[in-house]
Amino acid sequence: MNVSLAICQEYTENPNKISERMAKILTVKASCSNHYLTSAPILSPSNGQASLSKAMALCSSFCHLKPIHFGAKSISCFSFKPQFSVQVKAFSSQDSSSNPKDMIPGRIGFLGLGIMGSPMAQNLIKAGCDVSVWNRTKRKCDPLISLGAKYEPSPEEVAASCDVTFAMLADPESAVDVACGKNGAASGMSPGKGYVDASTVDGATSKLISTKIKSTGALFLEAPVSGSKKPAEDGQLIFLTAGDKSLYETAAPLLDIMGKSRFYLGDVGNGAAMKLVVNMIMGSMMASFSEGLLLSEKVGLDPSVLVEVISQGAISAPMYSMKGPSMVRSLYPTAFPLKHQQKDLRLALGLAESVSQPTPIAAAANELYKVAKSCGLSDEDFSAVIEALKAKLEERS
Ligand SMILES: NC(=O)C1=CN([C@@H]2O[C@H](COP(=O)(O)OP(=O)(O)OC[C@H]3O[C@@H](n4cnc5c(N)ncnc54)[C@H](OP(=O)(O)O)[C@@H]3O)[C@@H](O)[C@H]2O)C=CC1
Ligand SMILES: O=CC(=O)O
Repeated sequence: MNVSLAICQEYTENPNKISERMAKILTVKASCSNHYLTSAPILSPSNGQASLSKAMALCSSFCHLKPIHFGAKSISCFSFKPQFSVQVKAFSSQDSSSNPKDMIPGRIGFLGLGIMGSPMAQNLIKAGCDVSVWNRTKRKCDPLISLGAKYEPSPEEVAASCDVTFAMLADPESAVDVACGKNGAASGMSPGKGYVDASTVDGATSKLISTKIKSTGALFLEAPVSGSKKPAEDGQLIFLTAGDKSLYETAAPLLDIMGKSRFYLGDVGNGAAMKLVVNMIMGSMMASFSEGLLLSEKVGLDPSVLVEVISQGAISAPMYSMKGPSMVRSLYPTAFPLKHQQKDLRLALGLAESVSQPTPIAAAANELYKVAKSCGLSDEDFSAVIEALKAKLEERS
């Protein structure tokens, strides 16, 4: 397979071998510092083409290289141990262009600069993309404007001035409002443009937005993400896309800047459904983890030790290791707002209802998140759901 290879590194010492724009994209993905890895033998000066096997052989000659994941199509990730790690991205020749720099669409719009939207847009800007932004609360645009983004006063004006516009909004209501409302993005759409909605919504909402966008002749892709604040900052999101395949292909280099992997799932609604199923599981896991932490404490165990025990066994999950230590200290710094987790459970239960699938565990978890919301915890991290259990205990005593 012929591939165009991108070596992610802090420094590109041979700028004539990799375009300046490409080097910026690579830098975003860099996870090594102060280490130089030559790219010269891999990338040919003319068009960056090389064979994958040649690249792998070359990479193996650098220290102790371990392929961690080798996607047949698009992403290869290698770990250089012990000092540093580097990602090697391989853009398959099946992608729309053999030259990665030509694959970046012209002007990019971004609507919705909350916990997720801000770092996602920031990564696009840092990668050298020409980005225009809009957010309901205008001051959240300021840090991005200072990084080089242009500001437009409405979603319509962003869409009108951009080739591909992304949206990352709170919920179905805001996603519809921003896409289809007065001065919404659809009013600025026309043939040749694309709208990529990364908000977590239900399939019916996504289809409604798709219909409105496509009625203008533009293309639509739903692209909710798995991964929270830190993965958004690190460009490590997982995109769950569905809709127009040609827009998926056009947007792929942008998704690769913001994420570590992408799935194309077919018709609009499938990306939304996948995201809701994942978050339904996540919400139940967190509720169950909360019960375990409190139970362990009640029977005289140290909940920190429980977190450690879990981390070493078959039920280990990054979520428990990341959130557990702060939950033990009753701290819930917001990465994924609790109100969004409850929204996702509510939407997942609706999805289950639509196909008569029993989901008693998720239904019980949803009730707990509702209690947490009524305790004023909506804007805390979703791990604050444990406080709802504490509140229930207090009620009983
Ligand atoms: N945080 C996370 O870990 C993850 C979140 N998600 C999903 O991504 C989406 C965004 O999440 P996140 O960034 O955390 O959420 P935030 O609450 O931080 O941001 C929500 C964004 O939506 C905007 N918004 C809300 N209501 C309206 C409205 N009526 N009209 C216009 N804009 C509106 C907000 O604008 P304003 O600034 O004016 O309030 C803000 O830009 C959600 O669907 C969430 O479920 C997905 C994966 C992970
Ligand atoms: O939707 C939240 C996430 O972490 O994914």
